[in-house]
Amino acid sequence: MANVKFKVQAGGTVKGRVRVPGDKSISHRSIMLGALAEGTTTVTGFLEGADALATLQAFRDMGVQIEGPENGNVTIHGVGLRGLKKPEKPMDMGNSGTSTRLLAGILAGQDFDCTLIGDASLSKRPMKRVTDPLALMGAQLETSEGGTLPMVIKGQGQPLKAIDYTLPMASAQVKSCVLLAGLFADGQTCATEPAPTRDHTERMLNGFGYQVNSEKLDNQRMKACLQGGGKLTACHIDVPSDISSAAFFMAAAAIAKDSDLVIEHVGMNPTRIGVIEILKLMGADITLENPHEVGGEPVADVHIRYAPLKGIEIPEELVALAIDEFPVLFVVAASAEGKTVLTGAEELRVKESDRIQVMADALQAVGIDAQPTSDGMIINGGKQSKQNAVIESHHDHRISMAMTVAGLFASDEIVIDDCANVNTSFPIFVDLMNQVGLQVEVISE
Ligand SMILES: O=C(O)C1=C[C@@H](OP(=O)(O)O)[C@@H](O)[C@H](O)C1
Ligand SMILES: C=C(OP(=O)(O)O)C(=O)O
Repeated sequence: MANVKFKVQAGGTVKGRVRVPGDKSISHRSIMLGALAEGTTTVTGFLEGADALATLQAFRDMGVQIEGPENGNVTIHGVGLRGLKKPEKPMDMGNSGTSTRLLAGILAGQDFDCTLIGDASLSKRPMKRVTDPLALMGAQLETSEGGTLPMVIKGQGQPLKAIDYTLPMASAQVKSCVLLAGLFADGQTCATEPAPTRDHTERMLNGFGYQVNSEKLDNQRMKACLQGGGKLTACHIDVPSDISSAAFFMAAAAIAKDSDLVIEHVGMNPTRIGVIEILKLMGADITLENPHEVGGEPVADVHIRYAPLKGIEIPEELVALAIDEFPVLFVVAASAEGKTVLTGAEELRVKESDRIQVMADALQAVGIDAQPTSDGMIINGGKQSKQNAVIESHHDHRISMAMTVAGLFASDEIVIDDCANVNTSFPIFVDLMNQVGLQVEVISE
């Protein structure tokens, strides 16, 4: 496969209106829940990126008839909780942690054997976090030594055991895995998380007529419970634009002088808006316009104008609410005046890359004082002082996109190697960035 590089010219101003593609987390779940529902589910605004397409293909492999995607429209002919068929070959999850971990929960409750595989990056990511609770539920799973893919999931002749599980880390993927397995369990399954994480699974199950009860316990902890053996009823899902994709544009307008940008129809789920809170704490000028609701999720247009930014200590309670936005938030911190400190974010080390180490290396390569710590980073904002920087993305779409934004305050052009991965979450990223004022050239070698 060709190596795709991005060559980003230094400087620029960001202006105009954009609409970024559909939310990745909601797109994955629309296919999963639509397939398990009774009746025909229609989806608009579906993200046609490789990760969500891996989920779609997996359900096709299990006999679900799915039309599309075409211009973001997908129609899923649900087969009900008991209607999935044994796939003929291992199912390839590509680069997608969400596909793998959520599907593991669904597959644990089936009566057939199957295998999940993935690309080089996914094959290094920890799966014990899902195989542990699934084993407690009586599922039979095997991973390779070290708890990584491939994962073999054995068929069950009986329902899973319901559990009351306390997650060791704040992870929406683990919570969702447990709740989805709970659909196939004999009683009430609960997942308690140490801090609130994205709640799309809970909201969407409720939207499919499947009751999930969520309550806030003491401190930060959230508990979500459902009863096994019910049924999902098909519905329509209108996927809002992905705030994680919008974040690259928010960051770009926040750091480039004279910028003035509107990002339309962005999902504003309270468990996803940490990036807006953090940018505002740094001094960003952000207003939310035209707030309304689509399909049970709040959305708004995000209007962002350049304002001088300062370094901050990022409140730990915002970490899980902005977990995918840290690569680009590190770039914002690098352009801000003063010191930014992130702590409590060790989860960043087990994403598509080790996002603490890889971003520290990338920022140092352009001359920024960025010091990785075990659970975060310390960045002293300043001028990018190194020329001819060549950045490695380490198979991670968010590194490719974050370092593209870094071009706005670079002293010289930046070349980013290995950028085909942007297709996993944001296939039209370069087109939209060029449309609002960046100068990014795609080189295919
Ligand atoms: O549930 C989801 O859709 C996701 C949860 C998060 O992962 P973790 O649960 O591993 O934090 C996030 O990083 C990922 O991009 C999407
Ligand atoms: C972490 C991410 O995704 P996943 O875990 O689904 O690979 C991401 O998109 O930043």
